[in-house]
Amino acid sequence: MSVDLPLVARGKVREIYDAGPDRLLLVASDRISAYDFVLPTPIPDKGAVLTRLSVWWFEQLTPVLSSFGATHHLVSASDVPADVAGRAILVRRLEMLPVECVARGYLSGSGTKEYERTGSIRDVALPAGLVEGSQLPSPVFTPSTKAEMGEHDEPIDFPRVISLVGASRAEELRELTLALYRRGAEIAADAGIVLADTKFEFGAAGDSLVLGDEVLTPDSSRFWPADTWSPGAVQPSYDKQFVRDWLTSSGWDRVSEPPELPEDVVAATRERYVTAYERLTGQTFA
Ligand SMILES: N#Cc1c(N)ncnc1-c1cnn(CCN2CCOCC2)c1
Repeated sequence: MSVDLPLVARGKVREIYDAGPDRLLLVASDRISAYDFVLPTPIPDKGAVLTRLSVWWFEQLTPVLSSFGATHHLVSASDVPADVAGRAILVRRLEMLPVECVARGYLSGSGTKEYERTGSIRDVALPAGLVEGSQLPSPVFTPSTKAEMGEHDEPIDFPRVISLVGASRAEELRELTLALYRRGAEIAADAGIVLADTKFEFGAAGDSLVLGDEVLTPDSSRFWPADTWSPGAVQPSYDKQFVRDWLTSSGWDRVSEPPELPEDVVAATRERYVTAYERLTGQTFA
């Protein structure tokens, strides 16, 4: 694969290229990460499935964005280089805001640790008795700062968001993030998927917010199968559980480079991505 454009940024599973003064090309690879490692074995069609899913979500979320006077950055999913057709989108170049806008509807990961320590998540006090996987009384905005490549994002509180983007925009980011999460969770629930949490990135165009990055994919969100949701333990990941279980069973030490995945795990994982797309969108991936 070659994209004859200057590389702007390379993440674990995606690249961003310079496509002109007001355009960027976002390319999703078939790479998969687990336990903070990029695995050596690609998942065929993962990049295409997640790109098509993002494009579909941009359309589904447009009414919510419009109600806030906001838009999204997607320009085209077809006007892209042939080598990356189907797994790349042409987007508007934005002034990205330095805040990772995370919405949590369920207690998980670092959220559980914060709750166990403080009885709350950021400035939101929570009822006693919640456990890993519990649904929160209402979704919570848990922003973080964007970390350098390979580092973990740093949790920040709302006053810090205000210091970064101003009070009015901070409030707008919180309310829009929660509104987008609620709509996404509603649609996901109809597809038998729990949207436990998700991360949005926004840019600014004049006074308006613009939704950027990828949206509501299994890479930017925690997707859990609704039919096995059972608070009290770490929930199985909708898309990565086969990979996680195999890596654990393989004896990998989670420090050295991870091993290649067996074909059956690759095939089962690809199927999970395709099934998630087809259930959410009602469209066949093929
Ligand atoms: N989207 C977008 C976008 C845009 N539409 N305009 C200008 N810049 C960007 C852009 C540049 N870097 N990123 C972060 C990308 N994330 C980093 C962490 O890892 C996940 C990806 C966003």
